[in-house]
Amino acid sequence: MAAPPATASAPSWCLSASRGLGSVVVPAPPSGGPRIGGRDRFLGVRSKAVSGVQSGTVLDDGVQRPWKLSDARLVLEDGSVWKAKSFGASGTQVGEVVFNTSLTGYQEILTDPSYAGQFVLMTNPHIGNTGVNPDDEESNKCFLGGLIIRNLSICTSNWRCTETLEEYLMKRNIMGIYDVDTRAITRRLREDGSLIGVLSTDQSLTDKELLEMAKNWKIVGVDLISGVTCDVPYEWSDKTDSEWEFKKGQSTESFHVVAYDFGIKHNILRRLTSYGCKITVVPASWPASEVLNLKPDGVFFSNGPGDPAAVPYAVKTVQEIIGKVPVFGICMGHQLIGQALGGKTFKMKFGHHGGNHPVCDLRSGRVDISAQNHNYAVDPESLPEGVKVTHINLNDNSCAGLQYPKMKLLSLQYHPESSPGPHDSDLAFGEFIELMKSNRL
Ligand SMILES: NC(=O)CC[C@H](N)C(=O)O
Repeated sequence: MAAPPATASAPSWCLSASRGLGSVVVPAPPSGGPRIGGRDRFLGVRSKAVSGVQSGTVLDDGVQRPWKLSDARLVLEDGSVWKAKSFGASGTQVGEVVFNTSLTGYQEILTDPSYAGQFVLMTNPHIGNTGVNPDDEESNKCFLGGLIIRNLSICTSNWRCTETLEEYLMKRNIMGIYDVDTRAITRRLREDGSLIGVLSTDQSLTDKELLEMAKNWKIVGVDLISGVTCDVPYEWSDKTDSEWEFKKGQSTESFHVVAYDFGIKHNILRRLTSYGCKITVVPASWPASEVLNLKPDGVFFSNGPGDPAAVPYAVKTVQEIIGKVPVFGICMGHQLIGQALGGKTFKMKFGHHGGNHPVCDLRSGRVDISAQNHNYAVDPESLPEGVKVTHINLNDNSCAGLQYPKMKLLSLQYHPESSPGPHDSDLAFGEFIELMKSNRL
């Protein structure tokens, strides 16, 4: 990552001026459902800020309005219809709506493959103000279904910014909606549990048709890992850039780790490398026997999207590996380890998504603020004797980490690599290193 230029070249200030408010004829907005979000006094401010850049909306009656009218709908499976404005791609897309409480880090969230099949609703109302840049990608693609936000920033101001959020989503064919009451939707998800929704800019589809699509779509029991994993093995050797490194001291020993890619984030690979690992990343279906033939110091099971009970092949792989070499699992990796040990996973009411989840390490009493993103959890009651619950999420006491010394195994339900999120839990990578070290003795 480059340092900020000494003479600040003009930041990409107001790059987003041309976003989606162009001179298109907008069909009459659909009727029905809660009328949420279209607070024109805010739009007035927006149109003022971009005045002179675009010519506004020409209505059928010939009246020019320099702001955009509702042109998108979010229809939830509970029958509620939310009018919104579109940015990014247009079309119709089905997904599970989850809310994320991170204040920012939207680019890392957009490129976290664990969000495949989901719409991410950001509870922070102001999104897009830092644009996007080439360094903050957590994978090579956006796998999520779409982005739901309250306000799309009218300006983009950051020295690293190369593109606006809207341009970025447009290029990646990802739908976004704004000017929707994200608080009301979040409360609904918290009260009634996670919901399937349909995002659409297609005015020819009725609310009823969209509702049918939402009701007929399933995410539980679906293997989403196979759609996000890499095709062939590859080596990874990039550390966290020295400018951003917060762990002091060089690792003196080197460890060969094979990392299963169930939807791995780049920052996991960077953190492991910073701790002295050389990594071979393998696809989700890579045979355990071939991994063990490489005689790695340790095996890592990554995060990944969807239902951990829908990927028995991955559970079998984990079963064939645990007990033979030290292992570490994160999120989906943790859930697969739980199942491989004979435990059960279950779907939570609305899951944990955000960079502000307190977890307690029950071994030390230490509390970390962690980055989390999961809808499923391991039922600790279902685990065999000897498996220790090391961490709990302090919001609901759910299982957030496991240890099984007999099998040299560690796992966390959350994301110690954060990105985005606080660095409190980075020490977990050090614990994996110690586990591999002790296995060498
Ligand atoms: N981040 C992840 O690995 C997500 C795990 C799993 N897909 C869940 O939603 O629980």
